[in-house]
Amino acid sequence: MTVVIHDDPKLLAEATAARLIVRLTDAQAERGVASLVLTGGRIAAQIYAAVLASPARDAVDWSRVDFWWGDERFLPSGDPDRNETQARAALLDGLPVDPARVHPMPASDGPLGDDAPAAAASYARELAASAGASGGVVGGGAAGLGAAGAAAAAAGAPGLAAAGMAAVDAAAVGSIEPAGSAESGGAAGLPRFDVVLLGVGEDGHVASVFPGHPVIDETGTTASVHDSPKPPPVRVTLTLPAINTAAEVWLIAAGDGKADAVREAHTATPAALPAARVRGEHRTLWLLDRAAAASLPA
Ligand SMILES: O=C(O)[C@H](O)[C@@H](O)[C@H](O)[C@H](O)COP(=O)(O)O
Repeated sequence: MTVVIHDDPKLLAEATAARLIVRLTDAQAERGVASLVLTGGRIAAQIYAAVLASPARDAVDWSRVDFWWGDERFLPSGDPDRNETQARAALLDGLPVDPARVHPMPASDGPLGDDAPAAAASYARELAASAGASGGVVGGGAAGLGAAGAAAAAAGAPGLAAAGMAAVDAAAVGSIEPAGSAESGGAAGLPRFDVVLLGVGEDGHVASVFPGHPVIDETGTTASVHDSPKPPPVRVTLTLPAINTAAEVWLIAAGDGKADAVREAHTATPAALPAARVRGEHRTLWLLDRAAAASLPA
């Protein structure tokens, strides 16, 4: 794990944009294509704007980048609060992307209707289809089930395990609907992710995985969240195990409101915060401004 501290949010955004352009360029030199998981939030918007403004941006062949989302606010298509809307306006609309390689999470007014679990399951299928196409990371068996389904499998309850649902203790803090379902075959598949971008919340959440919420223990690839402490309440998210298949995970935080979460993520044992529980296969980068890093031990 590496921690990089920049003087202020502007420099953090510009340096992260430069780093991202180089990483995607390198991925394309190695494999011909690159894959990026986008995040939402304020610092993400600044990074996207900095990518667009960078003179080096055309080093990347944007038509050969797959764009995925780490989480989405489950709102109608085009809603300004959707992470997709933000990313399109700040980044994608200004780049020569291949629309077929842009994979937004479903909207609440799409063909699946206002059914967040179905949206999460649908995104899991889209990921799995891409995994098949790209020969990416493919999980199977219990790994494709919800935590409850995996536990049930271990306990010899195949019916429940096959459905990959129920039995998550929704009474704990909130509720989730794991997306591993009989319909998606219960097998998880993920494409290779070169970089997963993650904004870090004041409470230490990443994507829509919130501390103390049962979604933190979900072991499928995607899940829906129905009572998010950060508005809006209904969301779709990649799970921690899905994020942790990425080659590189970049956690990004700016401002003194993030200082406590950043400190706790680096010091608390056992690691409880979602931000403390993500790891890239090859690299985990914390990209901070001075204010967010202010409470880190020297
Ligand atoms: O949908 C969301 O709300 C985001 O994906 C969320 O995980 C965000 O990245 C963090 O909350 C940080 O957001 P800020 O940079 O705005 O603090």
